[in-house]
Amino acid sequence: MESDSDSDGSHISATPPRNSKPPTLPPPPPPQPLPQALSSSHRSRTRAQTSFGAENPPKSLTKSPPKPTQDEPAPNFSPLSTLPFQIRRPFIQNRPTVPISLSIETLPAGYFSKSASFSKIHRPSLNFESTENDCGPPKSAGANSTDCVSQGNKPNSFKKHPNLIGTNAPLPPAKLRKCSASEGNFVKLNMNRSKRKFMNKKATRKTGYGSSGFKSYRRSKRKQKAQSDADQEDGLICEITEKKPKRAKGSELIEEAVLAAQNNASDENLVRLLNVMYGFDSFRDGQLEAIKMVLDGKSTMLVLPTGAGKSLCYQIPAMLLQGITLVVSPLVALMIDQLKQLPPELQGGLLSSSQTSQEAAETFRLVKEGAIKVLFISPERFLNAEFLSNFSSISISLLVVDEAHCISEWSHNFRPSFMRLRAPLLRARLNVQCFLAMTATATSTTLNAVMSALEISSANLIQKPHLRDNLQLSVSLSGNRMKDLLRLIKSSPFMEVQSIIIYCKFQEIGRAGRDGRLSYCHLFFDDTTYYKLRSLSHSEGVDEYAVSKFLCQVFTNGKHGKICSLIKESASREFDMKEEVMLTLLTQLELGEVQYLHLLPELNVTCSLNFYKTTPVLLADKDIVVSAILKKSETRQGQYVFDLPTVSNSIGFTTIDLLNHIQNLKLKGEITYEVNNPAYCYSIVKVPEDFCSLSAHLTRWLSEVERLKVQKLDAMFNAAVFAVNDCKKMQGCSDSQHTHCLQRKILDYFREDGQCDISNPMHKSSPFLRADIKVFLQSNSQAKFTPRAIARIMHGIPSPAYPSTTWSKTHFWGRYTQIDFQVVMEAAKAELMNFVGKNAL
Ligand SMILES: Nc1ncnc2c1ncn2[C@@H]1O[C@H](COP(=O)(O)OP(=O)(O)OP(=O)(O)O)[C@@H](O)[C@H]1O
Repeated sequence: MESDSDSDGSHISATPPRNSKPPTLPPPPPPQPLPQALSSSHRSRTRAQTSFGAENPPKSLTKSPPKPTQDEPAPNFSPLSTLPFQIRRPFIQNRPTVPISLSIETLPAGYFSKSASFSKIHRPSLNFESTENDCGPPKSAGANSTDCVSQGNKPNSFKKHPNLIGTNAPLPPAKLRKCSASEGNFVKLNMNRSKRKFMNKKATRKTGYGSSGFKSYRRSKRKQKAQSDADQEDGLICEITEKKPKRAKGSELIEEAVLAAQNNASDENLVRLLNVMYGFDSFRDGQLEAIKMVLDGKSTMLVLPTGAGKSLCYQIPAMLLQGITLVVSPLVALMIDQLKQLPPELQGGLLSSSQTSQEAAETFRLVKEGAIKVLFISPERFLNAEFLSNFSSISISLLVVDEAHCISEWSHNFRPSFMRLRAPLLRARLNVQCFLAMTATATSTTLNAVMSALEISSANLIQKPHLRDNLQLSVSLSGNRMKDLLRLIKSSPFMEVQSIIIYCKFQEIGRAGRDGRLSYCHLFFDDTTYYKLRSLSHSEGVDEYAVSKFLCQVFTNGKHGKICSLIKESASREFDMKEEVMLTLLTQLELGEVQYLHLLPELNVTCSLNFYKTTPVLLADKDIVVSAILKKSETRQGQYVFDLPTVSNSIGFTTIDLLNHIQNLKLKGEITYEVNNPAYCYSIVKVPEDFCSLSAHLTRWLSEVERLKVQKLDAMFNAAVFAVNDCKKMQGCSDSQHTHCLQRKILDYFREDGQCDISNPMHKSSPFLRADIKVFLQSNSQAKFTPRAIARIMHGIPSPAYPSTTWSKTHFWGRYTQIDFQVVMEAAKAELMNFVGKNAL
């Protein structure tokens, strides 16, 4: 067996063999849920959502798992592992055919997860032959034609959507536009083409907003017409026709509705605007309240469930307010998704790291011209001094923080760069006066943290129930997930539904039923998956030892004002810390109670340079930068290799100025160069006086974050166990259907903020643990370990310094996933002390 034949001699184990299974477990998958969509063949418009766990059958943590019956028919599918992510059956009922891969562009809006992984999925080109089937059942089956706007449309019947990324993305015909559920599904991730798109958008610009905005719009229309006539004479009619804005039928109505709402943001005027712009008759719960609050200039916290229509709460104010609306989003995929969902009347743009500097400059130009009303940006932008200075002359009416829970370290999805979103900072740097924070899920601690960061008064909290009543929740223990899944999708109600999304790990019933229709969500759970997820919850934890080492490095040779850098990859290995954790620590050092440093944009800091025209020495005589490079670099294979911050510091340049200078030398043909080694850059503001207490403080903080993560998982596991084992099946619960009790448990969790009594099903000890750790240490005496590193190996968690490629070969890899991580750490600590003590003798 592979695990036993490794070279570390660790086959000598105190642990009895684990059943008949090989002892090694594959390393856990990276924490990136891969959405998979199965679309079935029924005419019903309901949706279903399932989640299932690891392939291994559960052990005995939960009571009486259902055993698969012997005579269960073997599934007549080819092995699922060989299937594409999306499997589509035709709409002919009960007649499966060979699965064909489904173009993402044809999926309904609800299919798009806010996961970056979607952006990586290869999207085959639109297959118009099969589009009709993709779009759902014929109208007679109860489907409204607007449910599937692309149905029956030939490619040349599409017009371009002004807010799409890329120029080739089609938009359904205007008369069907109001069905926004589908119109947002056409995404091109060709960022390089955005320039052309924006140039088109400039030509199609309609709103400067404010009443004068509309006058200038009409003036510009007249100009455009005149220009168009002139160009026609010049024989340019084809090109102009292509770029000419196509005013939607109702645009006059929209203009009137905007003006009316600008003059008086009454309920009636806002509903009218909603109706003419989106085609909806009424606002959903919470929307009108939020819109009015924002229009009133009040910073607002909006908590609405997924799919409840939060986007509209900034889109309508963006239409009505004079200045620009900035929307901060955590993922580029999410920004693109939101950009394409803007109504055509609302001009949008985005700034992302994947754009070239020319593209970003072009976007800024449009922003300055007022041609962009909504700009999507990532939180990392706020590190960029150039970005901030670009906004000095721009009036920002509203700053929206989407997925605002990312601001709080106590949330399920904390992002260090979101910590930068603090009202005082944003007011000082961007003169933002009004904030709208939006999230679907947040415990009260998270909400408090977000509201305090953005200085949102508790009176301005709009919060609607987290759970939607169109989701029917069921849960069952899974013995064999593939078999169980096949059995489930062949049973009622799943066999009748139109589409199924399968999530393999968590975070995802919110994706279902975003259109308000009944959706079924089923959770397959088993203790093996639970153990794996629980182990993974510890993957970002750190010890005080590592934190103090990290702090020493951060402040080594640091002098006030000097630019310093930490190369991400090597530092991550050295301190055995994930890059995100290092960034969290650095951000905390900047934004915590005392400001120790000032973070700068990330940079590739190692520069390798070749001289071409003039000899280096001659050039150095004329050029202070070259002179500094010669002093600070080492030559490797004829190249001058140096650290950018080091050279910057020596001549008092910023790294950006230095890079610009080098780039100019390149343009003159003097040099070629390349940069690598992405690094966190910062300048030191203050060196800490007491490293020990600072590292203890930071470690306590990170440990609490880790503890809450684990607690959340336990709470959800307990809810599932309760439903399966203890639910008295009253108030609507029956068989595996547990909507009522699961909803109650989930709400309890959010209300009580995870402080409710959560039992921990992990084992607290094992008679073999200490002995196994001892053997492991003896057989790996050449390596250095911390208690956490050992516990991670015993839990099968890879880390930067102990990657799975090397350490999963050990016999002990993932062997103790069922024992509480802290217990394993304690045992490791004791054994390490023994080991070190003996070796010291
Ligand atoms: N008042 C309304 N009436 C009918 N449909 C609406 C209304 N407001 C929004 N919608 C529709 O609801 C759907 C979900 O809206 P949206 O994407 O804004 O939800 P969300 O709350 O931002 O969800 P998430 O948290 O997942 O981002 C969209 O198709 C949108 O057009």
